[in-house]
Amino acid sequence: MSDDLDGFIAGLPKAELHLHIEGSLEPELMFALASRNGVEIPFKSVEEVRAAYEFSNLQDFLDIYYAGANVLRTEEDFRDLAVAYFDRAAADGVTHAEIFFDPQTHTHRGIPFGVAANGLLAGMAEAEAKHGLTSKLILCFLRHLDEDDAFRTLTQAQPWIDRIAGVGLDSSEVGHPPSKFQRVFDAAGAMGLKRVAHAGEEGPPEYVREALDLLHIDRLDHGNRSLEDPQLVTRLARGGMTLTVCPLSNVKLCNVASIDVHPIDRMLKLGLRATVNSDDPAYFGGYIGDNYRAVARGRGLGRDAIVTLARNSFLGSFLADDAVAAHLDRIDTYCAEAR
Ligand SMILES: Nc1ncnc2[nH]cnc12
Ligand SMILES: [Zn+2]
Repeated sequence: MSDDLDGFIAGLPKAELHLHIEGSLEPELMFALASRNGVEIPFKSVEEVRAAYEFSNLQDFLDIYYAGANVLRTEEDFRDLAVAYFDRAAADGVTHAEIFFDPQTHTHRGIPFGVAANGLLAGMAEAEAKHGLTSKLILCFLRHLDEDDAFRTLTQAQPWIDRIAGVGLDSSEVGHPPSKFQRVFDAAGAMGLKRVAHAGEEGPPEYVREALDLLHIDRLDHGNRSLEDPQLVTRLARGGMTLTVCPLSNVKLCNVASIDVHPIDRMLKLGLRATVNSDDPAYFGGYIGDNYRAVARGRGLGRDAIVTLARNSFLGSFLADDAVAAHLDRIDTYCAEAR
């Protein structure tokens, strides 16, 4: 029995669908890996790193995020990174996660694709054995790089393709519309991969339309600026498109003025299948539980809305139908016992 919403949120089974594993690199692990690998970092202390995490837009953040990833060198580093994330996620009631990684961030520094992929897959297997937490891996293309580079990355991924659930599109949005990646997304689709894309985080509603019409996305990452276009909202709602919304990220990157005015409840009222996720928890001040608690408090959400968000996370996952049903049953059981 739990009357307090924080406790209810912590125990509620949930999926995380928008998590950049490189964005879960906590300063403590950054220092440990820097020392293990003999890599210099431009900070003297963990406190100094955290103090640098003040961003006025996406690019401010990305510059620091790509620099931080430089300490990741070996399979063991990627495994440790993943295990640390899954331990935090499991403590937050996450029972399934679909995580992004940015292979080009590593291959461009001479770290082979397989070092990142093998390390992350090892961490994923460990999380399942340790916590019963299942996961899938999504390869993101960096949209500030060109189409050829994305194609090269898809080629490098071939030996691991049966262990990769889908492709995504991230990094600097404005000026790099989805249309730039239409052909590589077509190729990924032909390989049977799922397709997701960041769109409408900073970019206009038109980018969301392109992601739908040209990239044929199965899920929309962020999507906030869709709200500026009522016809687009209707289309997304009628099509049952899942939006992976990241409330603390939106505030930290100044896309939403404060958590008190976050549109998560408006999205639900408009019939959008919105979910709550952490994006880059080490940089944005919170993991998935913190995001749920922030919107619960900031927007006055009650248990019903919280449960809808958790149900949406499984409905929007790439799990098979029977696995989705099993997760939803677990939510029902949890709610009945918490009443
Ligand atoms: N919020 C975000 N938007 C775009 N690219 C990202 N890479 C990591 N986090 C991101
Ligand atoms: Zn993201």
